[in-house]
Amino acid sequence: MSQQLPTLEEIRRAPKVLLHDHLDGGLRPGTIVDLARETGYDGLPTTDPGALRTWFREASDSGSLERYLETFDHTVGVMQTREALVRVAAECAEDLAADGVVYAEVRYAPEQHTERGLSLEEVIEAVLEGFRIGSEGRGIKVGTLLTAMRHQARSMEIAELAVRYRDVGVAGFDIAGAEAGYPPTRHLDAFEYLQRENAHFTIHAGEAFGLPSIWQAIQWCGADRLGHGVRIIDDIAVSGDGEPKLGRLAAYVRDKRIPLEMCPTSNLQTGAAASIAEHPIGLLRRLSFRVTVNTDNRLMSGTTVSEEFAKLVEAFGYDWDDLQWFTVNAMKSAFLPFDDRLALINGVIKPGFARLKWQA
Ligand SMILES: O=c1[nH]cnc2c1ncn2[C@@H]1O[C@H](CO)[C@@H](O)[C@H]1O
Ligand SMILES: [Zn+2]
Repeated sequence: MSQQLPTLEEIRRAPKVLLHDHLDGGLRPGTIVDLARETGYDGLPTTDPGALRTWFREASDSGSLERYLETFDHTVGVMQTREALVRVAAECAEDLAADGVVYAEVRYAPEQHTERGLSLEEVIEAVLEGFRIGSEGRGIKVGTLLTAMRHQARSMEIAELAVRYRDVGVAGFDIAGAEAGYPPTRHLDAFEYLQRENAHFTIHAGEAFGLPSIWQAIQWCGADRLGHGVRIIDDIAVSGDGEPKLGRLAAYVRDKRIPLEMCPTSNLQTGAAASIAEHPIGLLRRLSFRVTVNTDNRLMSGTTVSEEFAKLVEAFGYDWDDLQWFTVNAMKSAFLPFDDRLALINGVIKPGFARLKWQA
């Protein structure tokens, strides 16, 4: 086996797992333009798909989560009809499959797609239908996570829907949106309900706000996973001799194997990290936290899972074993029954990486 590091082309062929990807953050620019025309949405900054792609990336590069989130007005704006939701979900599955993703959990907030009269149930069913169409015959399985917006007050309603649809494609629940000022405990009743129902959920925490948010998400709300969680680094002191010392919360997260859904490029745009090389993922991987690698928003961040991996390879010199480790971590952390996770790890992921390692 050669010592060559994995290239982007090779990484694209590896079987990958994606746990943190927003449906309304991954539209094709051409589709946004089509849907705006078809549905009469007239707010787009440009109707040229190439220019629109650039606009999203640049507008998201603000250093602030709040401003990053403003760009979603346009994607959410064109996702207000059943046809639009089916198309966006189908294309999402196609695009992920083309990038070599074999299992994905894609999230979105149903409450944001009812402006033109769709009910929450109609929104959920349209997205499920789109994923069914887009996944068929493409070697990918896509589950959805229903997100509640943390500044709104509909989390209980959305949590109930996540439970109602859990056997037909909804894998779990999440909260997203501006983090500062909207702590996870604001939605405690929804999380307690989900725990009583033996349901799974992740919480965006430790992205634009620090340790108190992570602590609440885990110790008050009972989150199974952390969306981002980068600020857990604030509870790790690296002393003069270079030996990291974990505080109690960081130790708890590592000891309990709580998965971190890390999204490096997104974090650079929102100011949660200064560069890939300085991103906390380097230290957290070294300390064997259960780190996973994700896209967050492929459109706003101009990325794919393969490109996130390639950037990490470049910054940290990761090899095939590292990339397989991230992938197995993600599969272990999926909101999927244990035997299904095991089947994908042993039947798809390990053989896929083994082939690439031998070819390299
Ligand atoms: O990185 C993020 N942090 C917090 N909220 C986010 C992030 N990316 C997207 N959304 C929010 O989640 C909603 C549902 O998908 C999006 O509309 C956006 O407002
Ligand atoms: Zn996110």
